[in-house]
Amino acid sequence: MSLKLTDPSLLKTQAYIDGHWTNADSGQTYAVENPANGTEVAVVSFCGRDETGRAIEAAHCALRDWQALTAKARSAHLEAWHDLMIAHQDDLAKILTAEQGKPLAEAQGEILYGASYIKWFAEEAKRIYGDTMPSPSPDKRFVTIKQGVGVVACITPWNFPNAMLARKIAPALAAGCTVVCKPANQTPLSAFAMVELADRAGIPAGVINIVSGETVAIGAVLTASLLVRKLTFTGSTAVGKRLMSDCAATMKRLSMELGGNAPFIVFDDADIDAAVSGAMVSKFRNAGQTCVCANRFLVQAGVYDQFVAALSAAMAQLKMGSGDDPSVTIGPLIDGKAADNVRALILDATDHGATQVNTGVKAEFAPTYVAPTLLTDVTSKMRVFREEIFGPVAPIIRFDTEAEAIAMANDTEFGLAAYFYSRDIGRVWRVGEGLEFGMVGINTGAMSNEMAPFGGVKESGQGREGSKYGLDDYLEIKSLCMGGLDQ
Ligand SMILES: NC(=O)C1=CN([C@@H]2O[C@H](COP(=O)(O)OP(=O)(O)OC[C@H]3O[C@@H](n4cnc5c(N)ncnc54)[C@H](O)[C@@H]3O)[C@@H](O)[C@H]2O)C=CC1
Ligand SMILES: O=C(O)[C@H](O)CS(=O)(=O)O
Repeated sequence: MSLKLTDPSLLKTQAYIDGHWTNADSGQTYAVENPANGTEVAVVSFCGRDETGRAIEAAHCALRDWQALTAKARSAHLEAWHDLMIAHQDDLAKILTAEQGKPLAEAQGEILYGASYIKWFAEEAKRIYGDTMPSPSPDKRFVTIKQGVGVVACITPWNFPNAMLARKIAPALAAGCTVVCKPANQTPLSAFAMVELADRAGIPAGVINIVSGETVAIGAVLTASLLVRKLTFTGSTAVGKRLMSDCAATMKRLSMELGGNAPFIVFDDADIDAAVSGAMVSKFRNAGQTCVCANRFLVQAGVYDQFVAALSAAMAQLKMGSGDDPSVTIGPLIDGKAADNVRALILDATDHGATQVNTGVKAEFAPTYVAPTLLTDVTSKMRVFREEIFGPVAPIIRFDTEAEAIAMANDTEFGLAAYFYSRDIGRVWRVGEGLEFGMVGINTGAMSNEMAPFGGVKESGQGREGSKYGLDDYLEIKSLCMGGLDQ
């Protein structure tokens, strides 16, 4: 089934290097499939080392002129790009759902979320301030200026192919950097469409470049290049560690948004209805394929049965199916391998004593679908307690005391997002300060937005995206010392 777009020219399938859409040197291509039904959405150029090298050269050549623009001029380019993203949001959402699978309403939300980062950094571009400072010697004066780090490599995942790329390109360009992007091979079309709109917004050739195809080879060229001064990566912790290691030889600046294992704690004093609503948003957004999804539900004994019953009833309302059906609220996982991984996690839990309370709807479009599943009697010995599920599975663990809940929540190498529900102000502060995570949702299951810093601690990564801190990762502070004032 071909995509019905208002503007079919947004469906780009090639690399974009130095302002030109181009096939792979080898002529090789690969197919992008719709995870809802396995049909082919498009055939895309399969690029490798040589194309990546040219993209880096193009970004390097474009850097001086882009840096020389005033902040106001760079801001205007980002504003124009934002406006085109908004004008074409329906087509962008259709492309996203076709290649990633999420329900259309979620895809539309992602397009607006991605555009909000472009808008935010169009504004922040004009607020990159330096300092003047008291001089320790009468013949000298000191000031600082901030300048873009240079050419930035941006590698993004398949689960939010629009928003994750916008969250990297926007601050990079605002800071005066140029970029070479590599989207996930499962979802390149959303990225290509965004870059087409950037081209239409008048962002000069070479400022944004994008290649997809031979993943490891492309990564190797990006990490080894001396011209690439920074790598920003969103994806799994395993790949993040490898990229971090590969970047060490050229001492690159790094931003890492990696995996998570979010606890969702429900205390006896919680508003249970609110907790269930928050649980549904946090757990089942994108069919559970987000790095900030609730991964472990820790429920205090006094409300355990009430919460399980209410969550089970809410899950039964989910309608599973193809994302382009407006009545559908939960779509497929990205591919059959991902679905098999989730099914294996469920089996491990039940093999070790967990009870599968809610088998959800029987999906008729196997192999990429996993029915929303509730597991009770879960313990820390099971894989679902320790591993990022990345699917619509809600493991419930009972606890007795606040101290036990905090200890269990922190018992993970990850530290991205955490959530808890309580109406006791003293507990809110104790638990908020005691959780070892970069972001904590209190009485809410949704906290991601462009104005708050997004990022993790421990093995969930380093750096922050969005917010007033989001530009820091793309800037170098230069100290200027003016001497000879006594002559
Ligand atoms: N912290 C955050 O904001 C986010 C974290 N994630 C994490 O990402 C994972 C799921 O996304 P995936 O795309 O499957 O992750 P992944 O780590 O397999 O892939 C992410 C990106 O890295 C690329 N990649 C993989 N190996 C590479 C290599 N050797 N060199 C260069 N590029 C390479 C992939 O092609 C893709 O573009 C989950 O663990 C999830 O938690 C995903 C989204 C957001
Ligand atoms: O890729 C992800 O999982 C996103 O970072 C989650 S969010 O920013 O959409 O909350």
